[in-house]
Amino acid sequence: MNQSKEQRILNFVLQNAVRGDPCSVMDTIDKYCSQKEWAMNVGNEKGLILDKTVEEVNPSVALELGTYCGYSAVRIARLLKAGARLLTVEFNPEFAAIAKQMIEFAGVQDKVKLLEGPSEEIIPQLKKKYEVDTLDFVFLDHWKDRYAPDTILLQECNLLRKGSVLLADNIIVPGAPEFLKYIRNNPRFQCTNYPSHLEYMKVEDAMEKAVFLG
Ligand SMILES: Cc1ncnc2c1ncn2[C@@H]1O[C@H](/C=C/CNC(=O)c2cc(-c3ccc(F)cc3)cc(O)c2O)[C@@H](O)[C@H]1O
Ligand SMILES: [Mg+2]
Repeated sequence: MNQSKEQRILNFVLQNAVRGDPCSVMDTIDKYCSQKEWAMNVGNEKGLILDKTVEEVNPSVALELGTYCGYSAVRIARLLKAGARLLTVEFNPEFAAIAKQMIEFAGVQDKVKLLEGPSEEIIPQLKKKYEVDTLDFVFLDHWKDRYAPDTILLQECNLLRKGSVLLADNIIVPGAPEFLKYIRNNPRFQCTNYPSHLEYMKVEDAMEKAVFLG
């Protein structure tokens, strides 16, 4: 059975990146996906916006929706202070298995907990099963039509506090129109748009930051 693209990305990292070095893992994935096979990692340009937001928030508890191969999980986890943790949600078992290996190879496994399952099932379990009080930072990068319902679900589950920061990828392409409409018209969120480009392409894209006002 021939390999998946995601398996080829992981193999390229295992053979070319430096074990225990998150930046080397990120650079190696970016190299493969810009030169050999495009893949939907947030990439280095939007990745820098993600970095700046994570550094600004300096979260103790962060949530990522849509792990995929683990690129942004490694990217976020490398910036977390001692004792801080990233919970990342992925419902495709093949991607979850690849991401787990990616995270371990990068050496950030002690900061990352990969939760396998659909976000709509995992989010309501965060408080009791995963001992979360509130979330300091949420990175949305899963199916685009899930951004709005999951943002509502996070509020219903009392997981946001005054100052919690959401950062959403792909505001232009593939786009998340329902989310944008919801979040920009909601007085409980302060929104900021960050124009950028689609990973590995000259196509315009953007990220949206939304601060929960409580
Ligand atoms: C409810 C639920 N629960 C748990 N895991 C969930 C979940 N919904 C999805 N997932 C998981 O998350 C990832 C999915 C990411 C979706 N991302 C994109 O579709 C995406 C697409 C592009 C793109 C741009 C231009 C093109 F021409 C083609 C594609 C760029 C991107 O950056 C994207 O993020 C994937 O690993 C999926 O299994
Ligand atoms: Mg994306």
